[in-house]
Amino acid sequence: MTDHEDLAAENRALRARMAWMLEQAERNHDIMMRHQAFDLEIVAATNFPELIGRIFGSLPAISELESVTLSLVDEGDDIRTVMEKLGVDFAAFPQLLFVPGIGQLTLGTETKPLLGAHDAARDAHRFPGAPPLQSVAIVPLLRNRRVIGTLNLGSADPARFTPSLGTDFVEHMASIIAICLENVISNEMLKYIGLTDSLTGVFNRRYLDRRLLEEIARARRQHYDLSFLYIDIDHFKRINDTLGHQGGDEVLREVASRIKGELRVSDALARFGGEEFVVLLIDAGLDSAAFVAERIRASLAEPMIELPGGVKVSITGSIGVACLAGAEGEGPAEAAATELIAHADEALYQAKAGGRNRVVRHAGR
Ligand SMILES: Nc1nc2c(ncn2[C@@H]2O[C@H](COP(=O)(O)OP(=O)(O)OP(=O)(O)O)[C@@H](O)[C@H]2O)c(=O)[nH]1
Repeated sequence: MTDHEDLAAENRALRARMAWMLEQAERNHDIMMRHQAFDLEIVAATNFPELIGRIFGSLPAISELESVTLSLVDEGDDIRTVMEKLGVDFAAFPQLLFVPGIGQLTLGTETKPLLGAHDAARDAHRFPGAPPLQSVAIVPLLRNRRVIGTLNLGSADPARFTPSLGTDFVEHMASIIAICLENVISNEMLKYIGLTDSLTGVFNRRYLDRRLLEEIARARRQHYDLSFLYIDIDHFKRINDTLGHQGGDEVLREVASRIKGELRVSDALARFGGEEFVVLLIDAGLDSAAFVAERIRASLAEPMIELPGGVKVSITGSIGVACLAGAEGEGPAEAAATELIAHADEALYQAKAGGRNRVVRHAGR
């Protein structure tokens, strides 16, 4: 081979190498851009389901992974309970897993990612329903050096995650996810606190007023009935006078729980203040609402309530029932809401006047 031919071969090899490097650089750039877009997408999520939906919706595709799941530490089931109360449908996110404590993450106190071959005994529970996986990365989600969960990445490629691989990239990804998670979870918790009654744990008036407007709009669109129960404990002042305010508070908690026991999950129970509770019954006409009200009345009146310290007390409640028939669809929802509440209040007044411990239906317009 002549010098000239040597040079030409070397040149070709160099060009091929350059082309390959360029291709790699472009690919890396592309991956970086996709991840940057992902970061922006999740940072902009304003609530829990939106964030979770974006993580599971985008991450497997942009990272080219067969499975992405999250394990979240949820001591005392607080996160789950609050999210469920706020209407989050966990069935939509089978990749979201809750564990009762850090111990169940099987990372021990380790705060570094674990990369390597998929180990069915160790990893199966982290990747429910995933296709066969060959390698995994279990990346701790850290907030203020506290492990709040793990980001679990599963690949069908055995070379994708190996113990010798650098972890900067996955750690960066996990840190952004952890910040976003903590942020939306505390926002949702605040939202929950603002919408619930701290004494009884049921919704408060602010929630019910808002929900009522939404439900009226929906009931009008879909032509179904909405009913409203106004419940007031009889002679509650006497209960407070004999048992003290704390005893009265216990009774209120028990009342909330008994009313709740008679309702469907779609119904909304709120404490309107003092010893007044209201219930919004979805898709229930006057007859079914009066039937539910009668069940609530009976449940309040029946067995005695045993308070801490062994004191027993019996109570009764009066209930006013009003209905907004589905076809009634004129005017602003606010006016319809005010009228519905006023009708239930009038019926409650009649129940009190008629001797208490009874259900009275509002006669209609
Ligand atoms: N323990 C406790 N008592 C409360 C709370 N909010 C209001 N109350 C009391 O509830 C009582 C309400 O009394 P009233 O509105 O006069 O009515 P009542 O004694 O229930 O009599 P009727 O409704 O006419 O049967 C008052 O004694 C209030 O102090 C609370 O959060 N905790």
